[in-house]
Amino acid sequence: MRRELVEYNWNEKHIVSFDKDEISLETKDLRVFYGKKEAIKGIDMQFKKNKITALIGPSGSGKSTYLRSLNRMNDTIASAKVTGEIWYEGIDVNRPEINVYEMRKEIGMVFQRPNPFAKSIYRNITFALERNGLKDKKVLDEIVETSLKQAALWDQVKDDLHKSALSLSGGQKQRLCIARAIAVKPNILLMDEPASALDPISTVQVEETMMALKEHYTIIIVTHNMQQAARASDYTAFFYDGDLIEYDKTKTIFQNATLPSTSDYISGRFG
Ligand SMILES: Nc1ncnc2c1ncn2[C@@H]1O[C@H](COP(=O)(O)OP(=O)(O)OP(=O)(O)O)[C@@H](O)[C@H]1O
Repeated sequence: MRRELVEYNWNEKHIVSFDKDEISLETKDLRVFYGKKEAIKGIDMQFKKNKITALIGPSGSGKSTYLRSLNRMNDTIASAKVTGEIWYEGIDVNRPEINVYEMRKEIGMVFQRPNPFAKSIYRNITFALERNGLKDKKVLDEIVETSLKQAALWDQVKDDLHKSALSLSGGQKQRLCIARAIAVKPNILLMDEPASALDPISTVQVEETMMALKEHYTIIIVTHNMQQAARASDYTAFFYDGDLIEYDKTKTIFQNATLPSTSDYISGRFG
């Protein structure tokens, strides 16, 4: 049996903040309850524009729950209740009056397992746009090309756009899902372990895609992979037991964390 030899002071926090005009998204006192269980315990956190922020922490610390609440994905879970504020472009998008469908065009999500539609590569990208009434073939063609280029997939599929998306490799499917998410021109991309189902080469390709995308988007990613957080993100946030413990530049977190719990977690001493 492993004994807990070290006791951390979990009340001690170290959390960066940014100037108002640098912030793309901010939560205030965000709490998520599953029935009576409080899974997220009042998180105040700001995300910097055009940066990649990685959420790390032990299994069950609430990373996915927090990420999913940022574009109201927890609304679909009957037992989940989310309180607090989520500020985006001067609007609290956690208010009941918010049109969640429209909000998700601004704050998009890429899931852990690549989940393209059983349609052609082209229609995976145009499907939502056509549903919104966009019919002009020339405009659709342009969006398909731009989105696939931004997702670093264009060169591999440009001659096969009408082939089934299901025939792509795992890494290509995930980049198609990224292209599909950016086709509606969001400002923020939420990614829940987008590379965990991929082989090492595809993982690096998805990371490179993310790094290129931050020129246009703010990216928030949940990852279990410490090397991935260290390689691909600008800021890293350490979660523990539903709380944000330490949040700083990735370099600082990995080389010179303020709190012993953060550096011990990163070096694999617990969790
Ligand atoms: N749909 C749900 N219903 C009830 N409890 C849930 C649900 N989803 C998550 N939880 C609980 O909320 C807590 C946080 O879970 P969450 O999945 O957000 O953590 P995580 O840090 O993302 O974990 P992992 O790294 O294993 O994915 C856990 O105790 C989990 O059991």
